[in-house]
Amino acid sequence: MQNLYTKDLFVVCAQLGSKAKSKQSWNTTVLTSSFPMALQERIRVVLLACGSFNPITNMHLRMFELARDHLEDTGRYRVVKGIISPVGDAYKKKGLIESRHRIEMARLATEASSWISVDDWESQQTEWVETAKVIRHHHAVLSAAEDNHDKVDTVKFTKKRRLNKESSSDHNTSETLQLKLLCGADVLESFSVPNLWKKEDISEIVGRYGIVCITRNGCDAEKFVYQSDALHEHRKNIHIVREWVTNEISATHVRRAVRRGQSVRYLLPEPVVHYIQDHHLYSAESEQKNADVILAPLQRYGSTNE
Ligand SMILES: Nc1ncnc2c1ncn2[C@@H]1O[C@H](COP(=O)(O)OP(=O)(O)OP(=O)(O)O)[C@@H](O)[C@H]1O
Ligand SMILES: NC(=O)c1ccc[n+]([C@@H]2O[C@H](COP(=O)(O)O)[C@@H](O)[C@H]2O)c1
Ligand SMILES: [Zn+2]
Repeated sequence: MQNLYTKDLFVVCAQLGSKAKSKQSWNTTVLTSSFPMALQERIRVVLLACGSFNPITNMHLRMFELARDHLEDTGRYRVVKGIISPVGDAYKKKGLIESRHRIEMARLATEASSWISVDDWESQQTEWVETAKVIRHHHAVLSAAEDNHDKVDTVKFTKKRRLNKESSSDHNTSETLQLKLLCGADVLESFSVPNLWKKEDISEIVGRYGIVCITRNGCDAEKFVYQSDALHEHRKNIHIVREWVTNEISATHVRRAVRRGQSVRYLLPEPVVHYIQDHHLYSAESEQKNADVILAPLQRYGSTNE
């Protein structure tokens, strides 16, 4: 309801703006003060999805499209880029095949997208990297790119950005480019698993950057946010996207079907189906990989409550 209202306001506002220009009969004070800042400049957003992508499925790609529609419907954001960051092999999840294959499949899957790409920085690290660190890395890369752009920017634009930065102390609202973590509701719910996430990492992710969470059958993301003090505090930074056309494709299901010799066509992008066949991926043997190893975050933070 609120989204529609904001969107309607946006349309009406644009119409009013053009009438005002042509007829000179509108009160410009009303036009500039009563309509959202978003009209002048929407906040640009980059979405970052971290996960195993073992293998990448159509639902992983749908997540990006759903999140972009949702954010842009608010009238406040413009989603400019999507990044897929497959986890490194040191994550030690059961059945996790080598990252070079997962990266290659993700690359094939995103070839047709004009805005989603794959980044292998995380998977190239020798140790498993906390998600907060991965976000920090991408934030630094994006900020450096923005700064370079500033140099070639017009003076007017640079000044405006500087003013924006100076006029607010809140990290998120002062930035015209934001990086947000994109995930499914199961990842959000995993925040409460003992020894899996550090409290300060969760606060940093939701407080400093923000999350876009796609609902998944069996997970009640809204209730989870309501019940967690840490998440509730930053609820404005948590965008829950309801997937009405529920789609329970999971990589686990895909791996199971492949090792049983069943078809996985139309669950994955066609080039990914061929890649799996050509490289004989996902056997009973590969599913046993890391079976007797503790997941990296549990190892790092202690496995007493496992
Ligand atoms: N069907 C889905 N609906 C919503 N989110 C999804 C769905 N499938 C995957 N995701 C999200 O995609 C991201 C990457 O997930 P991941 O690589 O674990 O895929 P998965 O299908 O859950 O795999 P697995 O079955 O191996 O756990 C996570 O944030 C996860 O929540
Ligand atoms: N403490 C942390 O930062 C933490 C803990 C567990 C999982 N994760 C990340 O969440 C993602 C989960 O992926 P899976 O759902 O495939 O296990 C991975 O990218 C993993 O690195 C991060
Ligand atoms: Zn998963």
